[in-house]
Amino acid sequence: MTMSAVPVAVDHAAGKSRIELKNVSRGFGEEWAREEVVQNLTFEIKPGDLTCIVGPSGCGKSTIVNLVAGYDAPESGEILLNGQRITGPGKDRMVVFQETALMPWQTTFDNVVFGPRLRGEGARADVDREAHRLLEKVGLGDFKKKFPSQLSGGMQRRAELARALINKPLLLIMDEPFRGLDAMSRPLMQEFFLRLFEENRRTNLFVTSEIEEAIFLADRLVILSNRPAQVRAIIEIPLPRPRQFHMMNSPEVFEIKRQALEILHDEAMKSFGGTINVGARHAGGAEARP
Ligand SMILES: Nc1ncnc2c1ncn2[C@@H]1O[C@H](COP(=O)(O)OP(=O)(O)OP(=O)(O)O)[C@@H](O)[C@H]1O
Repeated sequence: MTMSAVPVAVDHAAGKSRIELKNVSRGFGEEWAREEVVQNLTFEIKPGDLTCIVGPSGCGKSTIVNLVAGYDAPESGEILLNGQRITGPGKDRMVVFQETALMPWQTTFDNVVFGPRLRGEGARADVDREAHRLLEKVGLGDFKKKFPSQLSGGMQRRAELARALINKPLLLIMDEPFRGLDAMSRPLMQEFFLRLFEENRRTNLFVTSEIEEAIFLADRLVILSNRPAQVRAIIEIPLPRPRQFHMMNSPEVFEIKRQALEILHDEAMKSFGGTINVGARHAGGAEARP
């Protein structure tokens, strides 16, 4: 899968936004059965960075996505976008989920133009032109009139990307977007998405449970604890861009993977009430490709 050489539209929003989570906490349930899910979470997403959140299953990653997207609100603490408190959803933050959110009764093209048309934004011809450009860009130029059910899993994710990008969001939020793709499609999508990101460095919050995917994509990893989610470690990824798969074979990647797996394993074991140190073994046995 190669990315088509469609010109980059001027997008002044890309790469200029900073997100700050300050002592964010969120729990659920009545007092007698209360569950703290996110607790005093503090970290920053720098402008133009791809920040990956990694954490044990069920630790609260999607809860964080909902808070940053504004679908939910913190009980205490605050989330700032370029210094402004986030108080609800907005088209400045677009989310791509693991399940397809494409409307099955609309063509790929109509799905992409849906948001701007609904809001009555821009001249219709301009919106249509941008949708055509984005669909070419994500390699779906020949699939504009197809319905979502006629697209493969990877194509659906690319259509979702186009649907998010037409809004020129300040922040693109991706919640395990490649989960469920087959073993062939997933690395292709990772590479495809990287090229898209590296073109204009739109600030990105990416959630994944795959450590190799996180290292391959990210500028920094935010590693979370077991529930309630707190920051256990922040690891900078020193790999140059554009990223290539062969970079994943370097000793420094091996060391990052070992550190991250050790922390994740420790955290995951807390829910089982024990610890066994297998982080290093996992890192050694992992495939070279994410
Ligand atoms: N609206 C809600 N009401 C009650 N409990 C909730 C709500 N949203 C999330 N939770 C609880 O918060 C916890 C964390 O869920 P969340 O989906 O954020 O974790 P996750 O890390 O994304 O999980 P996974 O790795 O399985 O995708 C779960 O125990 C879930 O039941």
